[in-house]
Amino acid sequence: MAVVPASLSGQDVGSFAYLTIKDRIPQILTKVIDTLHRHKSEFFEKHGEEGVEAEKKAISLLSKLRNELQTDKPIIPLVEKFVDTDIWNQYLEYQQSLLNESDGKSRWFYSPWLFVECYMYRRIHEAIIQSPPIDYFDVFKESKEQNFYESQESVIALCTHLQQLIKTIEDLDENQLKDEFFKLLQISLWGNKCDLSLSGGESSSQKTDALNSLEDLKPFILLNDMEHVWSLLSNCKKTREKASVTRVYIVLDNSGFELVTDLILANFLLSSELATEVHFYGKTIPWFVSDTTIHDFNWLIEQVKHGNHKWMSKCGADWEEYVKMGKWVYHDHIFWTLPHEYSAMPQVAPDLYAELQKAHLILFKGDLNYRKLTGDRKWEFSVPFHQALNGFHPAPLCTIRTLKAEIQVGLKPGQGEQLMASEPCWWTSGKYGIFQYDGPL
Ligand SMILES: O=P(O)(O)OC[C@H]1O[C@](O)(CO)[C@@H](O)[C@@H]1O
Ligand SMILES: [Mn+2]
Repeated sequence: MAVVPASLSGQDVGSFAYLTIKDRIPQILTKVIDTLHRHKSEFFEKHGEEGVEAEKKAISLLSKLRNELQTDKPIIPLVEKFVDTDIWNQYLEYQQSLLNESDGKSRWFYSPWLFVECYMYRRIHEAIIQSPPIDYFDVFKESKEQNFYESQESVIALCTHLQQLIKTIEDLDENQLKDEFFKLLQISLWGNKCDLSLSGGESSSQKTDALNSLEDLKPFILLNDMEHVWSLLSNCKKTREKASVTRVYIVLDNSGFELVTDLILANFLLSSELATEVHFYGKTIPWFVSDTTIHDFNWLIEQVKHGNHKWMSKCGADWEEYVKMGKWVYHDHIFWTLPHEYSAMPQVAPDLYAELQKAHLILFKGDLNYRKLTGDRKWEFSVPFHQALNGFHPAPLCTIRTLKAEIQVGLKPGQGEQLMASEPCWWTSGKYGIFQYDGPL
């Protein structure tokens, strides 16, 4: 088994992991409790007294969770029956088995950050499913929808750009097509800045026209493997037999504006024939505040279809058609909301790993995916990405990520150290981004 460095954790006082566990996660929990308070009358209208009792129960469970976290209590097993309860509790036992006697129990400021942060979101879900009849409620729905509503101008600009592009796409030569592809990849990258867990749930919608800021943002792309992605897909297109397929998988991140940028990119992949199918992987339960669930995916396409702008509604209608025709396929799998590093997927979710092996290219959006790809460990900056993947190679893959955690590999010698010296928050502010590819060159 390959030697891997220690995990990021709250043991490192002052680290981004520590500050997230100490400050941001309690803030997110408080916002969830406030959201439940604000829906009290809705719960009463829908469910009567039972709904109010349920709201009270969920709030008390969440307040208990917040107290456990703030007083660094031991991590306790899940108790409510759900499809992944046993897998979670096995994982808790595994984490406990890594500790020796003197370490005591797994706890918030001691265990791996990736584990405790995922556990926190899974405990929020447990509190809700323990509180029927409001056990259907998505505590993050409002903020995901608000992010979409506040980004309307940018959404209209992107839909207009795409529809104009599609009109002329047949006349573009290779280089022009590549340039357009690179523009939409960058739009999808910077769409990842709009994530609510970094902002602690505060609004982070896209207010400016993303297209016009690409040139200014280029210096903030630290690692750029877009050429590898282009050559892989353009070769697939050139060598593809008449009836065969090119499957691009997108492991989604945030709903709202970021999801629009991903669907615009997916639309272009079909229109340019760089892909013949796009498969999307979202989250089965509400996750990391803004991550996409199937409800968010369907809701957003519906909203775009009924948008009050002709090119926006044209996009929405096309997207609905792609889903109906099976050219776009949305998949749910419980693995994406487990705490495991992706290198464990072949053992934990062999069915999913086998599915990913069918892809010609997998795009992983966002920071949490990058942390799970690299195991959220303290790798040296210049360690090759292939090594940090620690055996996770289902298919050629590329991460599209803005940096929001103290982990980055594959940098040039001295590049990380230089950024550290000039801008200490370079790897946590979301200001810098990467396209990092692993696969045949
Ligand atoms: O939505 P993204 O890009 O995965 O970002 C989520 C990231 O935001 C944070 O919540 C910020 O602390 C990280 O814990 C997490 O990796
Ligand atoms: Mn996210």
